Order: sequence, then structure tokens, then C-alpha cells
Amino acid sequence: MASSSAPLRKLVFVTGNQNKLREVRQILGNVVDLEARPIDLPEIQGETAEVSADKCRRAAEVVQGPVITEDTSLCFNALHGLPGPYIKWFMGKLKHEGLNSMLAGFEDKTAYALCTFAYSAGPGHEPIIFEGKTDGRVVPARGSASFGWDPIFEPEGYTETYAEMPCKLKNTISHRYRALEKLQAYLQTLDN
Ligand SMILES: O=c1[nH]c(=O)c2ncn([C@@H]3O[C@H](COP(=O)(O)OP(=O)(O)OP(=O)(O)O)[C@@H](O)[C@H]3O)c2[nH]1
Ligand SMILES: [Mg+2]
Repeated sequence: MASSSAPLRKLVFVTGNQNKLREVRQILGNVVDLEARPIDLPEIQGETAEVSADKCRRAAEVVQGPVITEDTSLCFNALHGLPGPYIKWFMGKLKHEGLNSMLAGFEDKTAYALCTFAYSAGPGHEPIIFEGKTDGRVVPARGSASFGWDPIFEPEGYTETYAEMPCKLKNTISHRYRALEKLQAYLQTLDN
């Protein structure tokens, strides 16, 4: 994304996930002065926006300043959006094969990746939510297994899975990129 000539806004990104952090840094480049805090915050159950806002409120309390958090869901259309925000636990237990097996009884293998960033200006400031969605389908694993469910997600319009793509390509079509585009536009309004 393009960088601005104004002094960089300092922002703390609270995440325990190094892969997310790497992609966020790659996508945002020099747009913000991003400080990472590897704190694994408790996450409530609920819809993605509720889970995300709650995590961000907790993060703002811990950091005592402006903060962003991020939640990623993988939503199977045949399962009405599940596993959704619980993908971390499904992925941990079932692995790629088990996630494919969950859809064995369904013709519809379509899914979407949903990224929800939350920004809070600090403790007591209600988080603002920015969502990015990428449609695709669930396929047997192909490509590098270095990031979660990337090998089983084939974005719509591509024959490669996220894991088979160069990261530069993933970072221009991904759920994360689309959410960050909105977050970045919002941050620019704060600068004006
Ligand atoms: O293949 C992938 N490509 C992605 O682009 C991607 N983004 C997130 N994930 C995984 O999906 C779960 C989300 O859970 P999640 O949002 O709670 O993350 P997390 O707990 O790992 O970190 P955080 O909550 O501290 O930020 C975790 O298992 C993440 O590893 C991805 N997997
Ligand atoms: Mg988490």
C-alpha cells in the first residue's frame, strides 16, 4: 500500500500469531509504525464482530493506548458459516484432511475467509471493526504447510491455493489485505 509523507502513526498490534504479523507488515509496509505485542488474549464465543470487539477492548486495557487486533474465520457455506471464528480449534484437532472430510457429504465445497480487524483508540474507546472477505473453496491440501489452512483454501478465480501462491499475490487478494485496506483508509481520516 502507498505510504504517506506525514509522520508515522504508532500502533500496537496485539497478536500471538507470527504469520499474521508477517503478512500485516508486508501489506501495510511503512504506512504505520507497527509495534507487535505477542499476547495471546482470551477470546469469547459469538459472532466474528463480537469476538473481535471484545478482544480489542481487552488489548486496549493491556496496552493502555491505541491498539489493533485481528481475528480470522474460515467459513464453509454448506455449514452455514462454521467453523467460522472457531477455525483455530478445528484446524488444530482435525488438520487439513479432517477439514476436507467435514464437507464430504456436501456437494458445495465453497467457503470464504473472513478477516476482522478491530481498532481502539485506547481503554474505554469502543472498537471499530474492519472486515475483509475472500471467496473460494476447500480442496485437498496443496502447497507449503507453513500457515494454517492456506493449503486447503483455493480463492475464487485462481487454480492455486493460498499456500501455492507467491505471498505477494496472496497479499493482493486476501481477506487480510481487504480488511487492511479499510483500516488504512480509516487511519488516514484520523490524520486529516
Ligand atoms: O492458512 C491460514 N491463512 C491465513 O491467512 C490465516 N489467518 C489466520 N489463520 C489461522 O486461523 C486461525 C485464526 O484464529 P485467530 O484469529 O484467533 O488467530 P490466533 O489465535 O492464531 O492469533 P491472535 O488471535 O493472537 O491474533 C488461527 O489458527 C490462524 O493461524 C490463517 N490460516
Ligand atoms: Mg486468537
